[in-house]
Amino acid sequence: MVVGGLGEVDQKYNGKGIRVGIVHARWNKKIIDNLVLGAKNKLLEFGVVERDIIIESVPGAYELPLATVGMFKKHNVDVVIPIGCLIKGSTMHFEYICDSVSHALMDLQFKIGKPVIFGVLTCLTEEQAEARAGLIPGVMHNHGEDWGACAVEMVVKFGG
Ligand SMILES: O=c1[nH]c(NC[C@H](O)[C@H](O)[C@H](O)CO)c([N+](=O)[O-])c(=O)[nH]1
Repeated sequence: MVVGGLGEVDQKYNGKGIRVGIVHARWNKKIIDNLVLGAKNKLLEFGVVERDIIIESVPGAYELPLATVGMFKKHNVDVVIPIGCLIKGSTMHFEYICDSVSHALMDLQFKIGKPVIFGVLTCLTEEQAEARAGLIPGVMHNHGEDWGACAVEMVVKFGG
Protein backbone atom coordinates (compact mmCIF):
# COMPACT_ATOMS: atom_id res chain seq x y z
CA MET A 1 0.00 0.00 0.00
CA VAL A 2 1.48 3.32 -1.02
CA VAL A 3 0.09 6.15 1.05
CA GLY A 4 -0.19 9.42 -0.78
CA GLY A 5 -1.44 12.65 0.65
CA LEU A 6 -5.03 13.16 1.77
CA GLY A 7 -6.20 10.38 -0.48
CA GLU A 8 -4.49 7.00 -0.54
CA VAL A 9 -2.85 5.60 -3.62
CA ASP A 10 -4.47 2.18 -3.53
CA GLN A 11 -1.65 0.57 -5.44
CA LYS A 12 1.74 1.28 -6.89
CA TYR A 13 0.99 1.98 -10.53
CA ASN A 14 3.57 1.00 -13.13
CA GLY A 15 5.25 4.14 -14.41
CA LYS A 16 7.61 2.40 -16.84
CA GLY A 17 7.53 4.13 -20.22
CA ILE A 18 5.76 7.24 -18.93
CA ARG A 19 7.40 10.59 -19.76
CA VAL A 20 6.91 13.22 -17.06
CA GLY A 21 7.64 16.94 -17.18
CA ILE A 22 8.31 18.81 -13.97
CA VAL A 23 8.39 22.59 -14.33
CA HIS A 24 9.09 24.51 -11.15
CA ALA A 25 9.17 28.13 -10.06
CA ARG A 26 12.33 29.53 -8.45
CA TRP A 27 10.66 31.56 -5.70
CA ASN A 28 11.05 30.00 -2.19
CA LYS A 29 13.94 27.78 -3.37
CA LYS A 30 14.36 25.69 -0.19
CA ILE A 31 10.70 24.66 -0.32
CA ILE A 32 10.62 24.15 -4.08
CA ASP A 33 13.78 22.02 -4.11
CA ASN A 34 12.29 19.58 -1.58
CA LEU A 35 8.95 19.40 -3.40
CA VAL A 36 10.73 18.63 -6.70
CA LEU A 37 12.90 16.00 -4.99
CA GLY A 38 9.84 14.37 -3.44
CA ALA A 39 8.01 14.24 -6.77
CA LYS A 40 11.07 12.89 -8.61
CA ASN A 41 11.80 10.20 -6.04
CA LYS A 42 8.19 9.03 -6.07
CA LEU A 43 8.21 8.85 -9.88
CA LEU A 44 11.37 6.71 -9.74
CA GLU A 45 9.77 4.54 -7.04
CA PHE A 46 6.85 3.94 -9.42
CA GLY A 47 9.19 2.85 -12.20
CA VAL A 48 9.51 6.01 -14.28
CA VAL A 49 13.07 6.03 -15.61
CA GLU A 50 15.35 9.00 -14.97
CA ARG A 51 15.71 9.93 -18.65
CA ASP A 52 11.91 10.20 -18.88
CA ILE A 53 11.76 12.85 -16.16
CA ILE A 54 12.35 16.26 -17.73
CA ILE A 55 12.85 19.14 -15.30
CA GLU A 56 12.73 22.85 -16.22
CA SER A 57 12.46 26.00 -14.09
CA VAL A 58 10.76 29.39 -14.51
CA PRO A 59 11.05 32.62 -12.49
CA GLY A 60 7.77 32.29 -10.58
CA ALA A 61 4.42 30.55 -10.23
CA TYR A 62 2.79 33.01 -12.62
CA GLU A 63 4.91 31.55 -15.46
CA LEU A 64 3.88 27.96 -14.76
CA PRO A 65 0.85 27.72 -17.09
CA LEU A 66 2.69 28.86 -20.23
CA ALA A 67 5.72 26.75 -19.28
CA THR A 68 3.41 23.75 -18.91
CA VAL A 69 2.26 24.22 -22.50
CA GLY A 70 5.92 24.42 -23.50
CA MET A 71 6.72 21.17 -21.69
CA PHE A 72 4.04 19.31 -23.65
CA LYS A 73 5.11 20.84 -26.96
CA LYS A 74 8.89 20.73 -26.56
CA HIS A 75 9.40 17.52 -24.59
CA ASN A 76 6.52 15.30 -25.71
CA VAL A 77 5.58 14.31 -22.15
CA ASP A 78 2.49 12.38 -21.01
CA VAL A 79 1.87 14.54 -17.95
CA VAL A 80 3.24 17.73 -16.40
CA ILE A 81 3.71 18.55 -12.72
CA PRO A 82 3.95 22.34 -12.35
CA ILE A 83 5.48 23.09 -8.94
CA GLY A 84 5.32 26.45 -7.20
CA CYS A 85 5.05 27.97 -3.77
CA LEU A 86 2.99 31.10 -3.17
CA ILE A 87 3.15 32.65 0.29
CA LYS A 88 0.76 35.42 1.29
CA GLY A 89 2.39 38.85 1.59
CA SER A 90 0.98 42.21 2.64
CA THR A 91 -0.77 42.90 -0.68
CA MET A 92 -3.35 41.21 -2.91
CA HIS A 93 -0.60 39.96 -5.27
CA PHE A 94 -0.83 36.48 -3.71
CA GLU A 95 -4.57 36.18 -4.29
CA TYR A 96 -4.41 37.25 -7.90
CA ILE A 97 -1.59 34.86 -8.77
CA CYS A 98 -3.16 31.92 -6.90
CA ASP A 99 -6.49 32.45 -8.60
CA SER A 100 -5.17 32.95 -12.13
CA VAL A 101 -2.59 30.16 -12.00
CA SER A 102 -4.94 27.58 -10.51
CA HIS A 103 -7.65 28.26 -13.09
CA ALA A 104 -5.14 28.31 -15.95
CA LEU A 105 -3.60 24.98 -14.95
CA MET A 106 -7.01 23.35 -14.56
CA ASP A 107 -8.17 24.62 -17.96
CA LEU A 108 -4.99 23.47 -19.70
CA GLN A 109 -5.90 19.83 -19.07
CA PHE A 110 -9.04 20.13 -21.17
CA LYS A 111 -7.31 22.12 -23.92
CA ILE A 112 -4.40 19.70 -24.20
CA GLY A 113 -6.21 16.53 -23.15
CA LYS A 114 -3.43 15.44 -20.84
CA PRO A 115 -3.04 15.52 -17.03
CA VAL A 116 -1.65 18.63 -15.37
CA ILE A 117 -1.07 17.94 -11.68
CA PHE A 118 -1.70 20.87 -9.33
CA GLY A 119 1.63 21.24 -7.56
CA VAL A 120 1.30 24.81 -6.35
CA LEU A 121 1.35 25.46 -2.61
CA THR A 122 -0.80 28.46 -1.69
CA CYS A 123 0.18 29.19 1.89
CA LEU A 124 -0.52 31.94 4.39
CA THR A 125 2.82 31.48 6.16
CA GLU A 126 6.27 30.11 5.35
CA GLU A 127 5.80 27.51 8.10
CA GLN A 128 2.72 26.14 6.32
CA ALA A 129 4.78 25.79 3.14
CA GLU A 130 7.72 24.15 4.93
CA ALA A 131 5.38 21.58 6.52
CA ARG A 132 3.89 20.69 3.12
CA ALA A 133 7.36 20.33 1.64
CA GLY A 134 8.29 17.86 4.38
CA LEU A 135 10.78 20.26 5.92
CA ILE A 136 9.38 20.11 9.46
CA PRO A 137 10.03 16.64 10.94
CA GLY A 138 6.83 14.95 12.13
CA VAL A 139 4.61 17.65 10.69
CA MET A 140 2.64 16.68 7.56
CA HIS A 141 4.66 15.21 4.68
CA ASN A 142 6.27 16.19 1.38
CA HIS A 143 3.34 16.91 -0.96
CA GLY A 144 5.70 16.50 -3.92
CA GLU A 145 5.45 12.75 -3.31
CA ASP A 146 1.66 12.92 -3.71
CA TRP A 147 2.03 14.78 -6.98
CA GLY A 148 4.46 12.21 -8.37
CA ALA A 149 2.13 9.34 -7.47
CA CYS A 150 -0.85 11.23 -8.87
CA ALA A 151 0.95 11.85 -12.16
CA VAL A 152 1.59 8.14 -12.74
CA GLU A 153 -1.94 7.12 -11.73
CA MET A 154 -3.56 9.67 -14.04
CA VAL A 155 -1.51 8.56 -17.06
CA VAL A 156 -2.01 4.84 -16.36
CA LYS A 157 -5.78 5.28 -15.96
CA PHE A 158 -6.59 8.12 -18.38
CA GLY A 159 -3.53 8.71 -20.52
CA GLY A 160 -3.86 8.80 -24.30
O1 LIG B 1 6.33 31.72 -7.26
C1 LIG B 1 6.05 32.77 -6.69
N1 LIG B 1 6.01 33.93 -7.39
C2 LIG B 1 5.70 35.11 -6.79
N2 LIG B 1 5.71 36.22 -7.53
C3 LIG B 1 6.33 36.29 -8.85
C4 LIG B 1 5.35 35.91 -9.97
O2 LIG B 1 5.06 34.52 -9.89
C5 LIG B 1 5.97 36.18 -11.35
O3 LIG B 1 7.16 35.43 -11.49
C6 LIG B 1 6.28 37.66 -11.54
O4 LIG B 1 5.13 38.43 -11.23
C7 LIG B 1 6.72 37.96 -12.98
O5 LIG B 1 5.71 37.57 -13.87
C8 LIG B 1 5.40 35.14 -5.41
N3 LIG B 1 5.05 36.34 -4.73
O6 LIG B 1 5.00 37.43 -5.35
O7 LIG B 1 4.77 36.29 -3.51
C9 LIG B 1 5.44 33.90 -4.68
O8 LIG B 1 5.19 33.83 -3.45
N4 LIG B 1 5.76 32.77 -5.35
